[in-house]
Amino acid sequence: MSGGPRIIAAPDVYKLIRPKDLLPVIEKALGNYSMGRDGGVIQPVRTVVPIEKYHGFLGVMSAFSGRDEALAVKLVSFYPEAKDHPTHQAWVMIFNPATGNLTAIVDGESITAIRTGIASAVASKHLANPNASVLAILGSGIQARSHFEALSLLHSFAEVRIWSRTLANAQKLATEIGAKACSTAEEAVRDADIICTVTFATTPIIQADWVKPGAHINAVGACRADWQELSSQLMKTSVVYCDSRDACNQEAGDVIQSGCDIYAEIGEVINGHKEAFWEKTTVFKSVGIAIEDVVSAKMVLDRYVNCPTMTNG
Ligand SMILES: NC(=O)C1=CN([C@@H]2O[C@H](COP(=O)(O)OP(=O)(O)OC[C@H]3O[C@@H](n4cnc5c(N)ncnc54)[C@H](O)[C@@H]3O)[C@@H](O)[C@H]2O)C=CC1
Ligand SMILES: O=C([O-])C1=[NH+]CCC1
Repeated sequence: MSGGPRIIAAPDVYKLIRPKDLLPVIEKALGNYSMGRDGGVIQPVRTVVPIEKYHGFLGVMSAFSGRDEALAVKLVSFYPEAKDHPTHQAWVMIFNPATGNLTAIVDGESITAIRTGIASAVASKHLANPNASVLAILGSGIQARSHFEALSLLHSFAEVRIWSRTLANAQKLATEIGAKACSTAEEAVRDADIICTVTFATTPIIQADWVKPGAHINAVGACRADWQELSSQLMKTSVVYCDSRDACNQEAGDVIQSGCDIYAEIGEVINGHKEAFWEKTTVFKSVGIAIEDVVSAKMVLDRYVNCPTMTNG
């Protein structure tokens, strides 16, 4: 290829990735990751630069998948207090693993939105009651939407509940997706079969005694060692799964502050090496790992180069 890397912006990412197609790809990638050397994934824990002066963070997330022949790095900034721009901004740089050439730069905001919901859907596929009928989403931002879409691939929910700090935001999302807005987190969570926490909360927003025994929780926010979304008691009384032990032991306040044990990486369940206790209360603690971005960006690029209307024939 000549002329430098292709630049693929968000609208094209949304046209090229269908969440349904990404689900088995992310599932396989999480399995490969948890196979250690045999899975062919090289992925250091991300580097996060705190920018205290502006209350923001810059993450550098890189990985290589030998099985996918895919090498990429995502640069992601997250500014929880952002008001006039998105809280997360990201780009994924794809390299040719054989030569080191930079082949494409893909919008990472869209990839982050889609792949995170899909990773939770993969976890829910293994860990939630297959007859789950009530979904509770805490938060009303980008991930709240993407989690609704991703989990709807698995279940036709009889009831979807949204809670957000600002009731009007919960009502807006609820109207958009045909859900019910709740005025307290407890009201949203009680009797729910699947719960997704997708907020920037730094102290627990869910207490253990609100959660129905056997519920499955995707705990997606709280990616700093001193942030929590779930109470320590909830973490300690649930069976805890995660995307990456190394990452969660370093970054996940829900794990670190509670001192809970991580039973398994979700990849170990996918690989059949650890049990899926779906009849017990389970937590999937997700901080987000680079291999998810690598395989998602590869899917975008592969489809882009095979799409005549995008490459002008
Ligand atoms: N595990 C993963 O792979 C990923 C995790 N995330 C995390 O997911 C969370 C949500 O991300 P987005 O939806 O993209 O952000 P967003 O900015 O679109 O939405 C954030 C939501 O959190 C709520 N919120 C903010 N502070 C809060 C507080 N103190 N208590 C309760 N709610 C609060 C906001 O009202 C909003 O509903 C963030 O923590 C983010 O860092 C984001 C991307 C990937
Ligand atoms: O995986 C990811 O991209 C992120 N996790 C938390 C903030 C961004």
